[in-house]
Amino acid sequence: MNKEIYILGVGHNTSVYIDLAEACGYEIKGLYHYNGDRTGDIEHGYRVLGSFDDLFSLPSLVGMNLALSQGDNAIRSQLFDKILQKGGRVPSLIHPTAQVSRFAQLGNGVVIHINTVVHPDVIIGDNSVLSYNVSISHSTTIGNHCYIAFGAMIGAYVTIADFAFIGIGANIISGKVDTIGYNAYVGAGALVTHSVEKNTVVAGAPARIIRVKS
Ligand SMILES: CC(=O)SCCNC(=O)CCNC(=O)[C@H](O)C(C)(C)COP(=O)(O)OP(=O)(O)OC[C@H]1O[C@@H](n2cnc3c(N)ncnc32)[C@H](O)[C@@H]1OP(=O)(O)O
Repeated sequence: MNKEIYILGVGHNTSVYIDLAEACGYEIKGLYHYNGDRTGDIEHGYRVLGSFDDLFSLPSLVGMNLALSQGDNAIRSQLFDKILQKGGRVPSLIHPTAQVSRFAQLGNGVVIHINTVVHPDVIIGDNSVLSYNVSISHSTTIGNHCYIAFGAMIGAYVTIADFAFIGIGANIISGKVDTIGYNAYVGAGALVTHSVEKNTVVAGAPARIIRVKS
């Protein structure tokens, strides 16, 4: 199996992905930045090879592993699709300290950081990120292109729809919450006791609607 990888995104999160890729046994061949400003720079020991345009101008990405270190869910989804269209691969990166049940089902390009726990019968869609110290209880489903920030705790039998964002330390209660809707946004520290509609931002304990995205 090819264990060489390139990391997309040069910024505050890059070192986290360097750590993660190294911990997963990958040899990092270089970085790409969203524009050409950083080309040639050395970031945490790795060279910035060019811009995203440079990368996507290559005739093909066949045989290349690429990791997405930055961007919100929408940007990560666009990059993910472009990589696949050009024949590249976004491998799942699961930190060795994460505890992922053998009964969990993971899509492509799933990222699971340090000390996160994924219980049995959890389903995680493509290109979703679970930050560190996240807990996902059994039988919960997480869609595609979601982001679960560090310290969040998601109860059992919850469905988190595509593009949802769960903030730092949010707590989603089993038995009270069925669904976190498409592109919904749960604020840091929220205690979520009801399902959240699509495109809706909630925060607080108990969580209340702050606004609906246009
Ligand atoms: C590796 C990483 O760092 S991953 C990064 C993860 N990031 C996060 O978890 C951040 C999540 N984002 C938040 O919690 C944000 O504060 C949001 C989305 C809930 C709200 O952001 P905004 O829409 O910009 O709202 P804004 O900051 O203007 O606040 C609006 C009101 O809600 C309150 N509020 C904002 N966030 C929260 C929160 N998390 N919990 C409770 N109340 C909140 C504010 O105090 C303010 O109240 P006021 O009108 O009485 O003063």
